[in-house]
Amino acid sequence: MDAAEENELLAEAVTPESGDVLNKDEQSNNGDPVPVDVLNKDEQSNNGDPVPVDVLNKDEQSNNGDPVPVDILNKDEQSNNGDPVPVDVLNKDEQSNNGDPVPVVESAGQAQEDVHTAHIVVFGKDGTGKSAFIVRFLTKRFIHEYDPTSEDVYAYNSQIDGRKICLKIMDTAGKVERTVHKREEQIRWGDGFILVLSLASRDSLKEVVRIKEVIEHLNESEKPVVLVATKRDLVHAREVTSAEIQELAKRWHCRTFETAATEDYITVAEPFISLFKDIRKIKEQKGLFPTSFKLDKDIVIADVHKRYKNRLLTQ
Ligand SMILES: Nc1nc2c(ncn2[C@@H]2O[C@H](COP(=O)(O)OP(=O)(O)OP(=O)(O)O)[C@@H](O)[C@H]2O)c(=O)[nH]1
Repeated sequence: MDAAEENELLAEAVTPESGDVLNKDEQSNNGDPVPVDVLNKDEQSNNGDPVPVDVLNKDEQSNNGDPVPVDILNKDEQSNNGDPVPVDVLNKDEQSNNGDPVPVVESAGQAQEDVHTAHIVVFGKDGTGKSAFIVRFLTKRFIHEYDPTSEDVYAYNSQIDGRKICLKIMDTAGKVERTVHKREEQIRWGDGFILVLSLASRDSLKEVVRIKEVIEHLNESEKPVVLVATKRDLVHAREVTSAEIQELAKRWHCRTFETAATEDYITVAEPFISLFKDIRKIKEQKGLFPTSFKLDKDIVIADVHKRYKNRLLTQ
């Protein structure tokens, strides 16, 4: 892609479009779904109406110059009084014939057909920045999170390449509850893994090696992995070199990304999308896509805004 095309893409990226979303719980009189903004039942406006959530993507470029098919734009930020406001995520690749974005179906708690569902588990030593990385992806905002995670599963609904997707993202404990049995359960649950290390911690590099060994020991190496190195911004505290990370990636035949949840959104989103595509390839080969899904007790984006209400920092 040349510089002119790149500029054009970036110009498009700052003018997100709005999109309608179908909610199956909202039915017209003739039984068809009513095209409204995605309704998130957990988010209620003051008058009790559901708060709309739009989801769109745009194109971007990855570090190696390849187009990144998805980017997630969150047009809305926090309202002046600090309350969460609707989240918009646009998919520019998905256009209806008249140019409008294609609706995304989101229906909490109900079985849903024709959705590509993928379970992504995020592993890494405590304090590497897993929660900050995940919340950055979901909300485009950085959190200063000091509370250790036990285990959370987030649901992220969007569209990629013309298909509805639901990513279920598990944030694991770096330290607490890290029993062998727990880790095995998490590995079995996952369709693919994001192994997170901190560029400012050699120990975190050793930890991802250990986790990869457990994955292999459980004969789950067929499941794709991406290696993510966080805290790129802490240049003076750096303890791991890019060459070491590349070496691991070569050994594991996986992609690697260096990022900082404090400063960058694109390099945070890339690993999720890249991993999803690897998972999709494998599942399609096995005839496992599309799938139905349930949100169960997953945390949806609106819940993330609620939970981190006072800790979501504006970029
Ligand atoms: N400078 C910098 N700090 C970060 C970055 N990502 C996370 N942090 C900080 O690192 C600390 C740990 O982040 P968490 O997201 O809680 O780490 P975690 O891996 O989820 O930790 P556990 O839940 O204990 O496993 C927090 O103080 C974050 O603010 C980053 O990219 N740059």
